[in-house]
Amino acid sequence: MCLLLGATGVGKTLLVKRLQKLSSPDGAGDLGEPPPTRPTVGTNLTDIMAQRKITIRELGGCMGPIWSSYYGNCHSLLFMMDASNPTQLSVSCVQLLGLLSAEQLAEASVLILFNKIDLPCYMTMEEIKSLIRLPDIIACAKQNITMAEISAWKGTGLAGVLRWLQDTHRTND
Ligand SMILES: Nc1nc2c(ncn2[C@@H]2O[C@H](COP(=O)(O)OP(=O)(O)OP(=O)(O)O)[C@@H](O)[C@H]2O)c(=O)[nH]1
Ligand SMILES: [Mg+2]
Repeated sequence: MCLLLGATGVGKTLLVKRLQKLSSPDGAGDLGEPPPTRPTVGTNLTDIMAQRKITIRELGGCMGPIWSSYYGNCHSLLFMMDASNPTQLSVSCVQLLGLLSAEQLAEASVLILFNKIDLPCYMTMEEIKSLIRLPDIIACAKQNITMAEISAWKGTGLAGVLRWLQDTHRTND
């Protein structure tokens, strides 16, 4: 099981829809127009066929206070931030710190996604890293942490996310 977490509106639902399309037999070509999404109230389970079946559980940002009840059985964690939204950065940072220090997630592989890099005023990965002191956070974390800049809207970087999921779930789910 892969958990997909992040503050409300960062783009989690759009990401899973895009990954599902990308991993489908006709997904190798054009991703097409981005499908509409609504705020996720509760949780949203999606199976991705990436060599093997990988189940992604998105938890809506509004579920933040009870995210921890879903930590059991989590093999990998996608944590998403909105790189175009500086006012949400501190919330995301606090969420990330909470996740990385959770005992049940100590063994999980973590991919931090900086989404919405198609928007004109997005913060680069280097800017975000220095703003929230990410290198220090990573140095103190037990998990294996990878980072990527993506646009769920345009499809930028999504093949890399799929590859990470495949590599991470090669032996386990
Ligand atoms: N420009 C741009 N918009 C995006 C991108 N990803 C998502 N969005 C838009 O951001 C809005 C919120 O996206 P959702 O996928 O519903 O966000 P979410 O993280 O699932 O939000 P919750 O379910 O409320 O936690 C939608 O209007 C998306 O179309 C992106 O990469 N670029
Ligand atoms: Mg959602």
